[in-house]
Amino acid sequence: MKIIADKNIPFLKGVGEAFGEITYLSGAEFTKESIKEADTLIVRTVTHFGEEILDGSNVKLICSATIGYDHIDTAYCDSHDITWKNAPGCNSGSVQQYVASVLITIAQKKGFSLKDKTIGIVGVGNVGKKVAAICEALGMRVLKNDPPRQKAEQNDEFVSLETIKKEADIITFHTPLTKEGIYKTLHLADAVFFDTLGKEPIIINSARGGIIDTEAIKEAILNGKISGAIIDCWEQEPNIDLDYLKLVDIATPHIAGYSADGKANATRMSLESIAEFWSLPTDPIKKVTAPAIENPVIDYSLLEGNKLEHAILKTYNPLEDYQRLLNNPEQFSTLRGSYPLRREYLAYTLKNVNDRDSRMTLRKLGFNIEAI
Ligand SMILES: NC(=O)c1ccc[n+]([C@@H]2O[C@H](COP(=O)([O-])OP(=O)(O)OC[C@H]3O[C@@H](n4cnc5c(N)ncnc54)[C@H](O)[C@@H]3O)[C@@H](O)[C@H]2O)c1
Ligand SMILES: O=C(O)[C@H](O)[C@H](O)COP(=O)(O)O
Repeated sequence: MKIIADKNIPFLKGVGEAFGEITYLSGAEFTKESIKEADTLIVRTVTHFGEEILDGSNVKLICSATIGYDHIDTAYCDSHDITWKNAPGCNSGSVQQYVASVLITIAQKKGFSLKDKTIGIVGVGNVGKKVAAICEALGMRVLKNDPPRQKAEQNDEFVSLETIKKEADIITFHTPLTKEGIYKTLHLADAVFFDTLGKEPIIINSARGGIIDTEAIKEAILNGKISGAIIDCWEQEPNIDLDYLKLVDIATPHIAGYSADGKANATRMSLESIAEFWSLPTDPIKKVTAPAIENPVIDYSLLEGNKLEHAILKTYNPLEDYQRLLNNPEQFSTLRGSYPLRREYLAYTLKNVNDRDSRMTLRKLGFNIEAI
């Protein structure tokens, strides 16, 4: 079997070869010509897969080593007998870690306590659920908005977007990017959205750039309709709007999902999809693992102030990513391609956690707790 894979998919080289003959290309090198003989593609979000590239090809299976699949023309694939797979939930823990760390950082910067704040979560799927859990652990009041789930589940877990706009001090988006239908999210946060906010919330976008209208949010920042912005996903990536970059409080190059754990999960899930589709053994997939970090033990008793917040920041400090992007905004893609090792909570062991409630909370978040 001929496989073509994006060369920036971590932990694939040396394992994927067990499933077929693999050629590695950069995102830009995926062209109609280069992929036409392939049976299977393993891809990322940086390349669009529709008629323009798939027409006349041999491709039977596309696996995206990502949660999002707005870069795949699913209607075209479905009508041309091309099976497509994403990796649902693969890096949801990574985005949870990102959102927790940016919340703690912005609270420190602006001098408020998260415990006094209400957060509105728009889109409560794999990522939104984990974000809700960590915000509750941080003591925040959490409002959830998810009209498709509300309709399907018919319970009172959810509130309207209007309620979030009225009551939330922070609004974070976790929906897919959809361009049509009643639940369309393209420019969900547009000029009208910003003009009709009840408070002056901080906005977080670690979902997809197109969910927020760039011109509208720039105007909202400049006119004080919102009191801050934390942006990981941008319209027109990698050529992001540099004026927008300068206006936001924390800016990162679409790396919320870039923990090594998330990347390993994505690679594993893509290979599982290949094994299932082509009826191949799954044994080699066990080799896909995230590397260990150098200092995985944190002494909880030595952390000062809010220990939970400090433990979270020890695993991921977003200001390093922010500084790298500020220094080199034109290197957006390179910064993503050479992302440093980041591990999620499960790679860390906390010692000297003396009270029972903290032990329970930290364990729920995934940390290992050393016995006392
Ligand atoms: N920045 C990153 O690195 C990164 C990493 C992972 C995921 N993502 C993005 O995060 C988003 C969420 O991922 P996920 O895994 O949670 O997806 P998911 O499909 O599990 O959940 C999305 C939720 O959004 C809800 N939804 C759909 N339309 C909505 C609307 N109009 N209003 C409110 N809710 C709506 C759905 O019902 C669903 O529950 C996706 O856009 C994904 O591409 C980004
Ligand atoms: O959809 C996802 O999983 C995330 O946006 C992910 O971070 C994208 O990863 P990339 O396409 O850059 O490999």
